Amino acid sequence: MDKHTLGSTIGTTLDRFINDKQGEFPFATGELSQLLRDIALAGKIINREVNKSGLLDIAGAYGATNVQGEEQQKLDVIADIRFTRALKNGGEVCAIISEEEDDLIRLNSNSRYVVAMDPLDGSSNIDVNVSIGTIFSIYRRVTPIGTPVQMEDVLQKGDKQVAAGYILYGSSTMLVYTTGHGVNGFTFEPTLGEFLLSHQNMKCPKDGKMYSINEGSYNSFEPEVKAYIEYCKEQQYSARYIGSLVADFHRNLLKGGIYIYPSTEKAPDGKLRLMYECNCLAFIIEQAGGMATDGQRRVMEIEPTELHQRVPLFIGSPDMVNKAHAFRGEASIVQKN
Ligand SMILES: O=P(O)(O)OC[C@H]1O[C@](O)(COP(=O)(O)O)[C@@H](O)[C@@H]1O
Ligand SMILES: [Mg+2]
Ligand SMILES: [Mg+2]
Repeated sequence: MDKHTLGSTIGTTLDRFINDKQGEFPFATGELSQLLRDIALAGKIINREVNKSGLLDIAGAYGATNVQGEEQQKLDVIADIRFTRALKNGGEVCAIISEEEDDLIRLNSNSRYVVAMDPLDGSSNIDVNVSIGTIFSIYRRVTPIGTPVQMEDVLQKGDKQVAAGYILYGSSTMLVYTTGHGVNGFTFEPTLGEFLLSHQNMKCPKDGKMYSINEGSYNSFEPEVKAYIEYCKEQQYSARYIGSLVADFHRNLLKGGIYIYPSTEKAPDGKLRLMYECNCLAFIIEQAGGMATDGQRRVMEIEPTELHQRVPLFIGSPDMVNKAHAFRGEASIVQKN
């Protein structure tokens, strides 16, 4: 690749990339493009807050619990407010499902898109300066524009997503997303204030040597999951568990690996939420050649019934997910893409 070509791909601004991609869709209206820009803007605002999250006015608990019964951190609430405001001002969104809100946030009923979001993922890591993130999914409503948003607009299967992504606030800040045409990653350049294309057409390695699971709950795992963990140890795979889903997922996407949050006696459906954690990352991993299941079927085939429902998650390199399935006596799942 000569230096001229290098200039026009890697390093391209997110804005320019979105414009170029929009050109590929003859019937594009520009609404989804604008929504992606609104999400990137919210990401920059939250990034600024995250960078100073050690300071008193941002650190620590907010003093309330969310619908999951989890203690909210101040940054959970700040991220929720900032994201909702950016999407509201952007005007492309008719409703939001947020981890931090019990009910649906209804916005502009004249708009076409529904957003499901985990404003701040990895909350337990905020105050200890470990990578955290934001996760989002975008759906097109199914009822006519201009009419009140219905549950059928928001409780759609993962296969109906038109876009999904995450923002990782780590040693660098990255936005990684898909619109169903591959996965691309953009690194935030603070002096320019721009997300620049740094990871083009990302592909998840078919196999890996890293496994991510919170073994602290080992005793309450199903025997099949225990058996797979023992297999990983026999293979001398590396155990890596950051405790921020986005960060563990991102590492496995780049290097190969598997992340498992299984069902446990205490949490038969696991911990992670279908609409704004599992579906989003499932869309990305499948677009990158990987797999995401609940231990039996593809996550994106699951018919959602509640805004905050939980599902077990097995996600990452296809050979590793299929191996975990084999221990469960489950048939291998053929990749969709
Ligand atoms: O402490 P545990 O039980 O291992 O759970 C860690 C998991 O929970 C989460 O923190 C849940 O997400 P939130 O922080 O958005 O609630 C994931 O990021 C992470 O992978
Ligand atoms: Mg989360
Ligand atoms: Mg969260």
